[in-house]
Amino acid sequence: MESSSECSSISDFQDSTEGDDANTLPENLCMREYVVICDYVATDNTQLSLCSGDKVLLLNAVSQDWWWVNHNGTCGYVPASHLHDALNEQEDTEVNDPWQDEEYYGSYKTLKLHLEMLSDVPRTMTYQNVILKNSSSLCGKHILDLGCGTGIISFFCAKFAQPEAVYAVEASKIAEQTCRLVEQNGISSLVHVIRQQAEELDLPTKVDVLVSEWMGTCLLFEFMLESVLQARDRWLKEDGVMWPSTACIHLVPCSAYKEYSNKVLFWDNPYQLDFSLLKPPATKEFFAKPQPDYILQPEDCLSEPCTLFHLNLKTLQVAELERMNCDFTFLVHTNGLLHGFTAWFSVQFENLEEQGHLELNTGPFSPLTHWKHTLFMLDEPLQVQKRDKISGSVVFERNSVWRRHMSVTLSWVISRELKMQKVGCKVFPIWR
Ligand SMILES: N=C(N)NCC[C@H]1O[C@@H](n2cnc3c(N)ncnc32)[C@H](O)[C@@H]1O
Repeated sequence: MESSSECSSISDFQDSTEGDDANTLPENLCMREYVVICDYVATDNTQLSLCSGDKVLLLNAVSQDWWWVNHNGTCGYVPASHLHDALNEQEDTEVNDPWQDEEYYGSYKTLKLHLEMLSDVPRTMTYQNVILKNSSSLCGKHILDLGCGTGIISFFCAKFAQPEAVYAVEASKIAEQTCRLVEQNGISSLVHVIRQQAEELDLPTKVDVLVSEWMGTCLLFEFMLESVLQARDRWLKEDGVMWPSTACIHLVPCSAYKEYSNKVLFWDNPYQLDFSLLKPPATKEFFAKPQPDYILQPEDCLSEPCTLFHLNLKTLQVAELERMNCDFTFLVHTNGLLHGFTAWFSVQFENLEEQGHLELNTGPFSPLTHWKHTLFMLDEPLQVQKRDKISGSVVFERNSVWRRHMSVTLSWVISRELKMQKVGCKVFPIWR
């Protein structure tokens, strides 16, 4: 059985460094201490397995993503995304907030991201429909709109329902504009804009409904969900409603020939010249991290998608977000090239007035949203054929230092007629 353990082209650098296995020390190296910020399990004999908190000496930053380090006398490669500069550790954690709040809220103080979100019709109309279809249930109720941005959901509540009060909470400077909008539209007796981080919120009463649009790349990036769950525990009545009520992450194996051709095959003969030695670094540069704005065409799916995680937002605990893992099995339904896997999310809103629920699905079979799709590219495409099985697992691991970031580890086995063909594994930081 041929097996190659793929770990984002580390083997591409094996022959380009003096270290030909995990114990040879290359020459002329500058020593600098780093802290391991999340566990790493080696996937081949050139790498080191390390635990969060281990200290290593950086010997050679062979690439942007893989570093050659010494840990207690043993050398090997580790992903740079798992290391943090220990020398500035004290300063960094003092100066750079692990939540990067200044940068994060700074990105929401201008209209750019709010225009993108408001221009997303499937997203915004789903929230409008939720308010519309539940308008009588909202009569006389207290509503918390967490991370309200320009206040669009609060406006829907005021326009289509008669709640007792809407608390529109927004931490970024955009809240100043939201206040003006509420004043100008004559709803300031109903909608109370509070410029505050939800974590420091003080409301006059608990609320009946907690509505929020908190979803990021791969659902979880930004981890605003932690703020939503904390606000739920502090401010939502026991029998209160969470909107969204549930959230799912979906995955499908796919072809992405155009992407692979444009980013890697391109180097075979640009202007009839052989630049093919640039294919390995191109693979590393373009595919070490996922593409968050990919648009997957339905015909590029190699099997039916699967639902990896189904989160109940009334009961989910913050601690569960640290590490989520799931096994998967796909039955390939067409011959083709497996270039990677694509992920997307869906959220469901319980309907208070009739059976069923409303759903916002950001996948390739639904109207396109501003989240688009997230493509995890393998380093090498793999030939698959109808009835092959692609089984494996995915691990979503939250970054233990940079709290808005995470990594996605995909492991796969391709089998044909019960015989294993290809095995692989790749870690994708989002984004640290
Ligand atoms: N991925 C998303 N939907 N991001 C929308 C985030 C919106 O919520 C705001 N926001 C995020 N976290 C918080 C928080 N803990 N408290 C208040 N506002 C927040 C943020 O400023 C932006 O306007």
